[in-house]
Amino acid sequence: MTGLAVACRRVVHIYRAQAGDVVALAGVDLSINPGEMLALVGPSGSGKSTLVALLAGLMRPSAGRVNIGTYDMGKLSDTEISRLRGTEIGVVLQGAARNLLGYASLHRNIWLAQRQAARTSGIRLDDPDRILDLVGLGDMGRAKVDELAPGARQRAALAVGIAAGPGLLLVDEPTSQLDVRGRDEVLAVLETVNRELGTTIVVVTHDGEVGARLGRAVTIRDGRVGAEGRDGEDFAVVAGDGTVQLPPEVLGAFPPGTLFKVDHEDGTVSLVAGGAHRTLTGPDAADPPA
Ligand SMILES: Nc1ncnc2c1ncn2[C@@H]1O[C@H](COP(=O)(O)OP(=O)(O)OP(=O)(O)O)[C@@H](O)[C@H]1O
Repeated sequence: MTGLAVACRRVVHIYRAQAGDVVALAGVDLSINPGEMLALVGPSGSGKSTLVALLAGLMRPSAGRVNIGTYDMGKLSDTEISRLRGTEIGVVLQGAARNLLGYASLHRNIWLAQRQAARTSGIRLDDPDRILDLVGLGDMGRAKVDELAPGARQRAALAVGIAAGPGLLLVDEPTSQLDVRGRDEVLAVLETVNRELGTTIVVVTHDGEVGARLGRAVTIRDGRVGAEGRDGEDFAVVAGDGTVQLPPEVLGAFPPGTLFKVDHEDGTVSLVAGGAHRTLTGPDAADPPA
């Protein structure tokens, strides 16, 4: 399976709670190319996990559209969505243990994760030992999950996430409980999986280093896509309704209520506030290099 594209168009998600409705996503527009790696970053409560849950089909958007490959996630039945999660979409939840049977061997965990795909015609599954090789646990197939160190356990969770050969892998906070070495090993695994299998990978993270290493880091702020970093450069993003959120360091430099003059010349848009002048986008900014 090659990488799946992701397209979110004006995605809104509202939680109906007793204390009142919570607008977790307020119009997210986001496109991810097949085979791309991307980090979702942003403050606590900004909507990252909600967005990933919608991509995984664990919830449906209140409004807007979520497309994964050719699938419109809002229109699929529960059965179709659960088939997708066992085959084309891999999900690794936060906390390795939630993805694994602790008392069972790695081979058994991978077998369980492949079970649904094995029943689906047309899917050729990788050998469990090849999957374990990819996550750096090649000779550990017989080991029980409970015997593994935290870093190895997280990589085992990734092995389970890719066991069915998904085109999209969604990973929630894979490095939050690891030391620097464990984090680097997890990042190396994500890079290997992306390179060898072509899997599209979306990682929710609080760790700026993870965002920087993945090349593309999309900031979610107040339920919207805010700034985006690509290869060390910051970009502002125009949302479907025309709103633009500024990169954090620009926001920090200008207090709320600052008036910007918009200069638009030869395809270059500049925002000018007082004496400060900052060019935010250039002629090809709508599609900056991946
Ligand atoms: N089940 C729920 N019921 C009501 N409100 C919820 C529910 N889940 C999340 N929220 C609210 O939705 C908003 C977005 O939450 P979400 O968990 O998506 O953010 P997040 O960026 O992933 O945060 P964190 O980094 O802390 O996990 C928050 O205001 C949160 O309190």
